[in-house]
Amino acid sequence: MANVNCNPNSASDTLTLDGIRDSLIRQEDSIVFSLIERARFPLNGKMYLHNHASIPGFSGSLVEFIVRETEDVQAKAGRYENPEENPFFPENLPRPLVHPHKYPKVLHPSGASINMNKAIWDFYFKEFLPLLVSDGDDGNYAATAASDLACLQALSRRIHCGKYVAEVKFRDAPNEYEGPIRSQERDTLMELLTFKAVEEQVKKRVEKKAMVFGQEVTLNNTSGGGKHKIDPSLASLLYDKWVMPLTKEVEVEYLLRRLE
Ligand SMILES: O=C(O)C(=O)C[C@]1(C(=O)O)C=C[C@@H](O)C=C1
Repeated sequence: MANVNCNPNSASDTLTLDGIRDSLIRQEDSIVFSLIERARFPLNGKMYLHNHASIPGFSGSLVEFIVRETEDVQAKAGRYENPEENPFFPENLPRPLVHPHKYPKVLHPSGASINMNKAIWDFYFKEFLPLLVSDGDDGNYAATAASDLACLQALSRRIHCGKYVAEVKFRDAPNEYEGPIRSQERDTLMELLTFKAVEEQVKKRVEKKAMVFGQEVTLNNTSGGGKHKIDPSLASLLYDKWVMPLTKEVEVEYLLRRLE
């Protein structure tokens, strides 16, 4: 079974580019399924309006309230001790109340502070969500926000795996990377870590997954008439315009700090 995680499960596991790519492929399933779940609901736009919900003692949108409260409880349960997990609202999160799991340490310590979640939050709500869902309001705000958070967490996890991709690329070819890291050449690093052919495969595969996972399944031979729960081309657009560019930005940021 392909490893779902980018961080190795044990200290004796070696980090390989193929292993991390397997994890990214498995994570495509989680992302596509989370989009299908979110698309069950209409936009429910009031949830995203500042102070529309008038929650006593809280200033912000209902979705922000739900994400902050959920992250608070998940932090207490140790979610953010995992180096693959990054909170959307890292300020003032509580310490874990549970005995921490010891995750093998493979990343350079300077990479820990890289957090792209502000950019992920912005593109998801402002640009992508309106393309994914229908207009309208069915009042199911809490369930809708929970499914937004599932999408955000799946996207964030995948994009921040760029730290592992960068680490393994550096370990595989330190001589190639050291020069541009020392002279802090972003563009050269971006060129070195880009594999256009791999990106084309990723886009094709996620579109196919959205088609397969989102089809109607019936017990007789009549198919769902070619209807899909989400437009498959949106999965490819999501990866092309946001997921892969942000993953690469994480990789560049990580490499720039790799020799600190
Ligand atoms: O597989 C890699 O080498 C990656 O760096 C990951 C990834 C991606 O985001 O899927 C990003 C950059 C490459 O151009 C290809 C793919």
